[in-house]
This record gives sequence, structure tokens and C-alpha cells, in this order.
Amino acid sequence: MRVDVITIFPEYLAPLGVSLIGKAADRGLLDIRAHDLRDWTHDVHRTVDDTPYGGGPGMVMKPEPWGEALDAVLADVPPESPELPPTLVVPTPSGRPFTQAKAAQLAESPWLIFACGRYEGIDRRVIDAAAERMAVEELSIGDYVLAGGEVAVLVMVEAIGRLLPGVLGNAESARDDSFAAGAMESLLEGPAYTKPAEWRGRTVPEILTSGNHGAIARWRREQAFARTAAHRPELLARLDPAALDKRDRLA
Ligand SMILES: COC(=O)COc1cccc(COC(=O)c2cn[nH]c2)c1
Repeated sequence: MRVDVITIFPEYLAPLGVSLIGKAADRGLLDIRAHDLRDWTHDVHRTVDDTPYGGGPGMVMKPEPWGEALDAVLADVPPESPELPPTLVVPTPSGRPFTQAKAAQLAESPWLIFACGRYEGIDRRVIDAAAERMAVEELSIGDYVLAGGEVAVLVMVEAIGRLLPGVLGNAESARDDSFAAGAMESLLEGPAYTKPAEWRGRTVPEILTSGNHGAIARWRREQAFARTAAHRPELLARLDPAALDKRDRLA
């Protein structure tokens, strides 16, 4: 997968060179490129923003630098997807929710371009113009306002990148099995334990060392159900009762 990120703070994307995503990039599973939006300004102050038409607080990102930046990125077509246009992903508080399902959908794309907005946002005409030549996804990672899209890009690239074949080791990839409790589209993950068996006077639930794998699976589902009911009751409404029964039969 090719990933281009356009931002006025390219150094903010440095963490993508570390750990899981960094190793995937080193292995050629991801080709991540950060671009400084100011490279497409032509004034001495390298201006990227201006006051909003209609008045109001803050500044809006000017369309010209974005238009030229997207032209330049699109002109550099990756060999692995000459025919498929990229998807432009714009992190924004006013976007549709970025969910595990959306991450899985975006993980199918051969080429993602992330546009990092700042200030009060990017001139709407940039998004409208882009939508005429590629798919555009305006996505929110949560109901809060950040200073810019860069942090949201780190979140999205990690959530998407870990789904790409070969990025996760076998152990972790089993976690996303659709029947495994904790797969976000169903139940929250219950408690986890490892050695030592006793730590500062606290022991591990006996069921987990019973060797009774059916009982352990049931206990884990009960724990996940209880945690979901306590922290995210609205997710229970989305649970398919048939699948729940199926899980019991699978145990
Ligand atoms: C068309 O899109 C834009 O103009 C985007 O503009 C902005 C402006 C300020 C901040 C951001 C970053 O995104 C978030 O704050 C965000 C994403 N998820 N939850 C919070 C983006």
C-alpha cells in the first residue's frame, strides 16, 4: 500500500517510521511519504491560510497550495495501482466515524492520500474538486477537536496498517477473528492475565488454569459481555443474538 500524507508538519509523521508500521514499511508492505504543504506556496512567507469569507474566528487553509500539492502527488502514480485512483482521507471532527469496519475497508485500497487540515479547516472547494477525480472520505476519530489532522493520521495509518497481510505476527492476527470476543464490531475485550500466578497477594481467576477450554471460552465471553454492558451498552444493541448462540455452540 502506498500512503501519501500532505501536512504543514511533516515531522509529526515521524512515529510512522517506528515499531509495527515502521517495520512494515522497511519490509515494503507500506510505502509512506510525507509532503510539506508549504512546498506548494510561492510567497516569501509560504502562506497556507487566510481569513474566512463571511467572517468568524480563526483562519481557513487556502485552496491553491492544496490544489497544487494534490496535482503533484497524483502525478506520481505508484506502479502497483496505475489504474485505480487513490482514496483521499481527510480527518475532521465533522466527518463520518472512523471505525474498525472503515479501517478494514480502507486496508483494501492500494493507495491512500491523507490531507491534514489545521486552523478552521481546508477551503471546501479543495474537497469538492478532489471528489471529481478520486474517492474522498471525511472521517472523524472521535468527538473532540484536535489542532490538526496529523495525530488522526497516525491513528488511522496504525489501525489500517495492522490489517495488511504480513504486518501482524500470527498471534495477534487471530485477535481479529470475527468470532473472537473483543473484535470491535461485537464485544469489548475482557480481562487478561499472565505469569506470575500470584502478584502482590493477587491471584489469577482459577478457571483460567483449569484446562477446561470450553468453560474458559464461556467465562471470557461472560467477562466481555459484562464489560461491554458496563462501558458501552449501546454495542449490545448491535449484537446478533444468532451469532451469540453460535459462539456458545462453537465453544
Ligand atoms: C474538510 O476537512 C477539514 O477541513 C479538516 O479540518 C480540520 C481542522 C481542525 C482539525 C482537524 C483535525 O481533525 C480533528 O480534529 C478530528 C478528527 N477526528 N476527530 C477530531 C481538521
